[in-house]
Amino acid sequence: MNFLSGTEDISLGKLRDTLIRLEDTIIFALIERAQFSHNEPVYKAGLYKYKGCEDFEGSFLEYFLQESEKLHAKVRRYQSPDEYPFTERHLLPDPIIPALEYPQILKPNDININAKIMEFYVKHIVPSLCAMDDDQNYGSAATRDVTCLQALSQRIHYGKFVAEAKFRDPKNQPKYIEYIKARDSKAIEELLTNKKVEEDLLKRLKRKALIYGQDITEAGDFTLDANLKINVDLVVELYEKWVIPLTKEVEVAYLLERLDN
Ligand SMILES: O=C(O)C(=O)C[C@]1(C(=O)O)C=C[C@@H](O)C=C1
Repeated sequence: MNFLSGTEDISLGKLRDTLIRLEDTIIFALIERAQFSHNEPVYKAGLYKYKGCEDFEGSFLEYFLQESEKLHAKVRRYQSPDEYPFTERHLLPDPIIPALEYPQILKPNDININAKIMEFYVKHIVPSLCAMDDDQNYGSAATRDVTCLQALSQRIHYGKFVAEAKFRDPKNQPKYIEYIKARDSKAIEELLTNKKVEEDLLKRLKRKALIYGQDITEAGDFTLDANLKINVDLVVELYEKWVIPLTKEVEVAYLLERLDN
């Protein structure tokens, strides 16, 4: 979302449009990663000593992600209200260009569940998405991983904006306030859940993965079902098991803090 347009619209409809667009981003990022093997050493902690960074104890992916985020921080990526770094903020440099004035849409909060995103991505997504092999393309794999992780993180943390929009709806606000005061996470989650939206999303996602995963020839033929570039069921499972539940977790966490300041 362009937060600098001066006409920021955080209606639920607009936010859902952004979530739909991010489906494309995530599917294409996964297709890019799927062309390389699993490459297990990329995820093994302590395998390498990085020149100039000998104390770093994480995996090659974590090293690459941290160094990428340092560069991105310099161009003020993490000042944008919808961008959350995996690296602890105190390890990131200040921007080298002047700060921007963002509208204050969200209540101030420190919610960041990137550690969970990293865990399910490395443990469950990469091994199911890629051939369980080692093709030595560690740099290529890690660059694609960074793109996938950043897209997933942005999508999941968008839950904060969705929660804010839901809280602002005068129809439901009294209920939210009641449940927040009672610290009733379950009731908050039930109130913000929209099963129909979730079902429609999963159907759309499956169709998209099926279409985007095909080779499209200049003659206009589709190669339906033959050599799909991505496991369609895995994309659906990714959303069903992790993306939607974690978005809701962010929404609930944000709402629990909504009345604090
Ligand atoms: O669109 C919403 O209302 C959201 O809260 C987002 C989302 C999702 O993650 O896609 C999460 C919870 C709802 O049940 C439906 C969809």
